[in-house]
Amino acid sequence: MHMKPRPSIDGLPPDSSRTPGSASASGTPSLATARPTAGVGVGAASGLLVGMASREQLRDLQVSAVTATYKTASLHLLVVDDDESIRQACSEIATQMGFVVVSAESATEARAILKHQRMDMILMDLKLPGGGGLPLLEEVKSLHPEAGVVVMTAFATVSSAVEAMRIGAGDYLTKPFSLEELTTILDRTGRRVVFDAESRRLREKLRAQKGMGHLIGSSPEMEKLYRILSKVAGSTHPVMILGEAGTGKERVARTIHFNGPNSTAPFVPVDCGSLLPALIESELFGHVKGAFPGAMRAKDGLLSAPTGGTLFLDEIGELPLDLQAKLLRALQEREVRPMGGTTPAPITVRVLAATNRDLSAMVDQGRFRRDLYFRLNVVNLRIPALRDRRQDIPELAQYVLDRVQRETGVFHTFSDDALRAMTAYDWPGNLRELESAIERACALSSGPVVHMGDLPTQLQSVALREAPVAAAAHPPVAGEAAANAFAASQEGIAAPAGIVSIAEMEKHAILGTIRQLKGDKLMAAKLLGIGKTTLYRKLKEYGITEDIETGD
Ligand SMILES: Nc1ncnc2c1ncn2[C@@H]1O[C@H](COP(=O)(O)OP(=O)(O)OP(=O)(O)O)[C@@H](O)[C@H]1O
Repeated sequence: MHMKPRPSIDGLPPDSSRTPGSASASGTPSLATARPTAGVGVGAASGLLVGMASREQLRDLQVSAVTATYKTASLHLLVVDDDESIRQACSEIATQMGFVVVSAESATEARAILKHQRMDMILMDLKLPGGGGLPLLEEVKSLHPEAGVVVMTAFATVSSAVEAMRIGAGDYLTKPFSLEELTTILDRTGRRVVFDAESRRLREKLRAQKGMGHLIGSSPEMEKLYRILSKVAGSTHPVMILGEAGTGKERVARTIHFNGPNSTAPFVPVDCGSLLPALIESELFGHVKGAFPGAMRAKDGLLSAPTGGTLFLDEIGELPLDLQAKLLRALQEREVRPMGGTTPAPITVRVLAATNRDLSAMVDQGRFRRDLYFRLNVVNLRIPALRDRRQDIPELAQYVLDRVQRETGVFHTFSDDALRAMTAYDWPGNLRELESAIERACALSSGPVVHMGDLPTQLQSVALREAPVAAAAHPPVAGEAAANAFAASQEGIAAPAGIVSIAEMEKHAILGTIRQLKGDKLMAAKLLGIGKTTLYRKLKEYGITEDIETGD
């Protein structure tokens, strides 16, 4: 076993005795000056340089405040250092923080452990026997990309720390480091690992919820949305959901709700655009008995519903300015005043809002309150239009088809041309338009296969216009390709794959005959049953040159 000489981690000779509190040679804060990190309950020995603290001092540490997160999460930490004193000190401190610690004294030993045990975090020296730290780090990052890695490095080798960060280390500690630095970095890395794991879990859950009324689509645009969604779902902050009509704003709001802390409480959508202002006010804020004619009894507002949950304010841009002011006040004060009443009630729900309007333009025009805009816009999610994520269309279309089948009991499938038409179309009405086009096509189709002809006419004409794109995905045989291209140039439109125009057939007949007759056009005209002038006119029309005429 290779062992480095006894530590000089703080710049002092290996066995020099050090009293707690003395400053390190490299300027690391002394015990007297080091302050415990906020939120990290490091006790009296917080300024000790790691590797120099006695076992008793380590035992005395009160690092319990940082442990809560890890105790429940039971994060596994691998400490790799060939310097025994550092390895032991780091292991003991991390154990006190609540990590489940395993240690290794070489890269070889670390590799053997990593083969059999999953590690959430690795604290490793970069100078290691058994192949060095950087190759080990590379292996760790390719095998366990989610592991949080902190590298330890001597001051003289900071450049390798930079390289380590490039490879994927999340943080580094320059030796000598204090206890406080170690606990802070372990704490930060641990939190990050727990947060990333939770956000990964939610993302997976969102993906796995396919077909259960949740979100369909795996385009990069949707993946980006899922990443943000998984982060916002866990909190209770307001979220502003932006997107064109029919892109799925309400569905996204429901997904946030059902993956958030209030998922068992109700999700209540309110369409601010379709209710009368007085009605919205009483719905949102509630009223006392007699607040207006017909208010026979007091009613809780949705913002202060005793059940809690999520209130989804759809079309928030339509909210009248006076109600915008009232909503802002309520959100700021976290309490609402019911209509006709003076006693405030606390807000109990999470507020999500959505709009397909350009709210920031409305703010500039004075039609939406800037302060409310900022309050609701803590996080904003922009849902891409369907035309900006065309690769999701086949999956979404199939999803709708499956739903129709569940509802009607009739099996349907799409023909290739119908799928191509749907993918080529721009869908100004987004998913809602897609749903109704497919429902209609299923109703119209005469058999189990939904053809392009069953789709709304606007889709069919776009499909014809876009045929070269579609044909490229399903190329016709060589002769057809030429024929289609020719027809396109003649008519200004492209023929769909597999269809050969009459003009193209005629051109083929003329060309073939002239070639067989080695360029004898007179004979060719005779055999084709047309006059010589007609033949010349057609040759000109089709742009057939002398070369082609005798070209073989
Ligand atoms: N990612 C998705 N996966 C599957 N279905 C979806 C998805 N997004 C939306 N839908 C469906 O598309 C339709 C329109 O969605 P939704 O009502 O959420 O859109 P919206 O943006 O809120 O519309 P509007 O602006 O008109 O209020 C709904 O039937 C919804 O279930």
